[in-house]
Amino acid sequence: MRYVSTRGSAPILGFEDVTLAGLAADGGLYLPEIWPTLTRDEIAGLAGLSYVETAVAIMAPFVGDALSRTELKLLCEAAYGRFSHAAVTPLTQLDHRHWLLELFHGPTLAFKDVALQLLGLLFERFLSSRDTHLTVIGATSGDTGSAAIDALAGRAKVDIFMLHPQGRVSDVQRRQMTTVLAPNVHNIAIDGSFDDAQALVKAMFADRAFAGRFSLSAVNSINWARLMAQIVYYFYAAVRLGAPDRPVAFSVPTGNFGDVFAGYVAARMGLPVAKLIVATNVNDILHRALSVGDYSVGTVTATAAPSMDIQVSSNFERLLFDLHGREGARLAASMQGFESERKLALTADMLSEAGGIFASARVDADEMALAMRWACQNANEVIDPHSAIGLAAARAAALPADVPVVTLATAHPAKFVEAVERATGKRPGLPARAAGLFEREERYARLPAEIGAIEAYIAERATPTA
Ligand SMILES: Cc1ncc(COP(=O)(O)O)c(C=O)c1O
Ligand SMILES: N[C@@H](CCOP(=O)(O)O)C(=O)O
Repeated sequence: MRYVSTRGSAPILGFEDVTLAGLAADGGLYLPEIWPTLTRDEIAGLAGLSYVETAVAIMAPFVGDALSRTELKLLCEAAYGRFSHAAVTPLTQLDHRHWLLELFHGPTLAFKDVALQLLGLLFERFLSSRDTHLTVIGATSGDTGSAAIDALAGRAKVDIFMLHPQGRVSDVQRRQMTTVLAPNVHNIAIDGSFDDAQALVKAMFADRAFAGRFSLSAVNSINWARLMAQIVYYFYAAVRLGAPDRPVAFSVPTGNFGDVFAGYVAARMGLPVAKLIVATNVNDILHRALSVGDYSVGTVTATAAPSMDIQVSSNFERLLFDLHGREGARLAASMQGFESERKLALTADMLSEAGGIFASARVDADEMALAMRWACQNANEVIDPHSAIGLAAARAAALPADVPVVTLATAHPAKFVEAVERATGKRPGLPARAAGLFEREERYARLPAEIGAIEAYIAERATPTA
């Protein structure tokens, strides 16, 4: 499989290089040159497979000859062996048509573990035959950071520098990052928002001298391998609910547009997806973009679903690439306009093409709390604020009555205990795998959201390229 940049002028890479590169050299994001497809029979054949077997079947075409099927299976067994549920991503029924896809059974209690446990192993495998030391830089609103740190702590040939917005992540999220004291883990709290952190990461990639000096790589969903691993659970859930004979809709709490883009790829691969519902909180740029074509950046509002307090959604560029006819030069011009104007208008044609698969909804604080209470009272399920945003959008969606609707439950409720207690009166406890979190020592640096300060901090601690 060959990978092309959304902006059309970076080198075309294979899977191994694309995994290690993270962001493309032209500032774009890598995508497969063509979407691999599965026939109806191949999709039907996924029924009854374990999660690991499904993962191998779905990811093999993307991995190509970078790994043998046996190697890929071994890595998946190691990655998903750390999950606390035998099904890895189990489905829970809420009522006659609503389901939750529980994605929080990994080590750090959020869906990010599904991809990052595998990505950590892929880095290790690909670096084992190279004389390269990787400097991973990342931005987090809480969950990517903890999952990436868990996946990379103590690994040889990798340092990780993770930027989070000071005071804007939950206590559990912060401690999951800052109490990991492995020497290759470096946490930085910046004075700014997640968008500022993400912009700093992209600026460091764009600083070619810095990027070359330290072999930069990414663990955010700008890294293609992240999304690849997330495609798997759409297939896994849908075949359990009757695909390919019965289409399934998914409601996805969305921030950086990575998780829902993985669902889009599943649909492009042939999975019968009735609709992908893009559920945002009041930071609603994606809802505005998909409903009226207004992709314009507003100010970030802090909410009880902080992991989605995002305005500039990295992966929306991947959808825009398809909506621009996969013409990199055309998209590069649009993205340049977006970067200077902070806005981009989707044409009527683009809106109608996107509307074929996507619906969207903006869910405010009251609607979110109501969805948490509904899940509690009607299905005895305590859900987190992000999953509640997905569920509120799912319950409001206009869909044929016979279509099952799966809400992606993206985090364990104990990660956001105050918000859950406020809405439901219940105080979920941390599962055993997170025991002792509040007794451990924390370590992190606090820096201004300025590229000079961040680069200087990293340069003092990272290993330069030989
Ligand atoms: C718990 C949780 N739910 C939903 C999201 C949104 O996912 P995405 O950024 O892939 O849209 C995130 C992070 O972004 C998250 O941490
Ligand atoms: N919610 C995310 C934001 C970063 O998203 P990513 O999927 O691009 O890594 C987080 O928890 O950090």
